[in-house]
Amino acid sequence: MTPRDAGEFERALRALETRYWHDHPFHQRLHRGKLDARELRLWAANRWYYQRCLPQKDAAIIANCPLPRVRRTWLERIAYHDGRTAADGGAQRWLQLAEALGMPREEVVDERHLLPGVRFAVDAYVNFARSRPWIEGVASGLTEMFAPGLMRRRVEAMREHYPWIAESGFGYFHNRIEATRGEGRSTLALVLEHCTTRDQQDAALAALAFKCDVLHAVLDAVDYEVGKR
Ligand SMILES: O=C(O)c1cc(C(=O)O)c2c(n1)C(=O)C(=O)c1cc(C(=O)O)[nH]c1-2
Repeated sequence: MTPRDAGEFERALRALETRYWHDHPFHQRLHRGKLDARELRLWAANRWYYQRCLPQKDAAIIANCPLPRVRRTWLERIAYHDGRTAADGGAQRWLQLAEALGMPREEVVDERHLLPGVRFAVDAYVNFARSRPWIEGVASGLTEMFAPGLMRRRVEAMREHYPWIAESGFGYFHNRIEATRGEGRSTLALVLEHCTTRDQQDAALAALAFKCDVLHAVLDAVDYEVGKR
C-alpha cells in the first residue's frame, strides 16, 4: 500500500487520542475529588514504578538506534528523569509528590505497594522498547502529545479538591508540562521523518496504540485494588 502523506499520517497518530488514559474511570474520580488520601497514595506509589522505569525504556531506544543525532537528543530524557545529581530530576520530584500525599519515600522506593498488574504493564513497555525497532519505541512515547492538557487539568483539580496537598507536591507536573511541550513536538518530527513506508507508519500507529493500552492497564490495576479495599 502507498504510504500516507505526512499530514494524513500525523492526523492518524493524533486520532489515537481517543484511546489515551485521560478519561479512565480512576482519572475521572481523581479529577472529581472522589479519592481519599489512601487511594491517592496508592496511585502515587504505583505510578512511581512507571517513572522509575522510563530511563531504562529510553536507554533501550538509544541502544537500538544507530543514529548519533537521535541518540544525542534522546539522552536528555534520561538526564531529565534521573537528574544531573541524585538530588534532582523527575524521579525525585515524583517522590516529593508522594511525600506531599503523606507517603514516606522509603515506602515508595522499596515498592512494597507495587501491584502485579502495574509491574506487568510497565515491564511490557520497557520490553517493547528493547525488542522493537528504535523508531517504534520512539512512537510509543507519542502519548506525550496528549499529556500536557491532562496534567494541567489534574493539577487544577487536585488544588481544588485536595487542598491539604502542599504546593511542593505539584513541582513534578509543572516541570513536566514544560518539558513535554518540546519533547512532544520533537518526537512527532522524528516519527514523521523516519516512518516513510506504509508498514513503518502502521507499526508506529500500533506502537502508540500499544502504549495507550499500557497506561490503561496501569490504572486498571490501581482501580481494581482500590475497589477491593
Ligand atoms: O501524568 C501523565 O498523565 C503522564 C503521561 C505520560 C504519558 O502519556 O505517557 C507521561 C507522563 N505523565 C510523564 O510524566 C512522563 O515523564 C512521561 C514519559 C513518557 C514516555 O513515554 O517516555 N510518558 C510520560
